[in-house]
Amino acid sequence: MANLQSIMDHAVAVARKAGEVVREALSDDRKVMMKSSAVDLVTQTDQKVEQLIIQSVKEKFPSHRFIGEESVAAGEACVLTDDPTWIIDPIDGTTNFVHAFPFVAISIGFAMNKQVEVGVVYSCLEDKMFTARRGKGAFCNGEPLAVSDQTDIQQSIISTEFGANRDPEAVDKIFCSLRNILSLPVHGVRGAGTAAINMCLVASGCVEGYYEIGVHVWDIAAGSLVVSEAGGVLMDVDGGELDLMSRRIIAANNRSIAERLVKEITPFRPPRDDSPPQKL
Ligand SMILES: O=P([O-])([O-])O[C@@H]1[C@H](O)[C@H](O)[C@@H](O)[C@H](O)[C@H]1O
Ligand SMILES: [Mg+2]
Ligand SMILES: [Mg+2]
Repeated sequence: MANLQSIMDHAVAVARKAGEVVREALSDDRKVMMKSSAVDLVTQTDQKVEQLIIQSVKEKFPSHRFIGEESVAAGEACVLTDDPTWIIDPIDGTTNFVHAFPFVAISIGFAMNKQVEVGVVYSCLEDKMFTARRGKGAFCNGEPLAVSDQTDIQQSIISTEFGANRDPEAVDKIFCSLRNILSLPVHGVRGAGTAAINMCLVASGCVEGYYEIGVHVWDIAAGSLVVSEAGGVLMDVDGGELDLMSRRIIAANNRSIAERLVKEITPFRPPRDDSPPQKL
């Protein structure tokens, strides 16, 4: 049985180390490469940070498995089994990082029996360490977090992202949802440029709801536990149960805001994270 406190301690320590690497790299030349499209970016720092995290975890927990964004991009399988698994986004907000837009996170989730047990999101340019353990609350730099108690969506801030999908049909649906929500009206729509930080903003009580279609399991694994441990709710954009591999999420302060968002979102289904790779 894995000792969850030692896993949490290790995740925090390695996230901090990773944050230093990211901060240092901000002052260097950032060589940008493309992944699935011209707007899906990756840098050598993403790859270096993922290796740093995986190596350090392997030394301490040699039997654990990994799902890492850049390892999956390099061809590793993206499968969540019942085994202890670290789910890693080395830089969440790579586009922000490339432009020095100041919200960049290291996201580390730890799951057993397909359930996230530990979540660590380090917003490394703000130096905010968000942590959560299942059943033990959510914290930022050691201070307890609680979601907003707002139940009226018209008095709310909603955050979302456009993601990297530029398929015209998907873009139309994304704008349709955005138009509906903006016109409710809500107080405002925001987007930090990182799924993990958007979720931590929900957990912190300054954003009532975050939704996105197109995220990946490494974007949301850690943040989802931070939200639920801060008292929030998670669901699929159609109101069903959250499926970490489905690339769709609503994370909200409470059920009434989440269900109101469901009514306004035009859903679509990107290929699942655990779907077999397409043959060319
Ligand atoms: O690629 P990355 O910067 O790790 O992660 C992305 C960011 O979280 C972005 O805000 C969100 O819109 C995308 O869906 C994510 O994939
Ligand atoms: Mg990400
Ligand atoms: Mg990333």
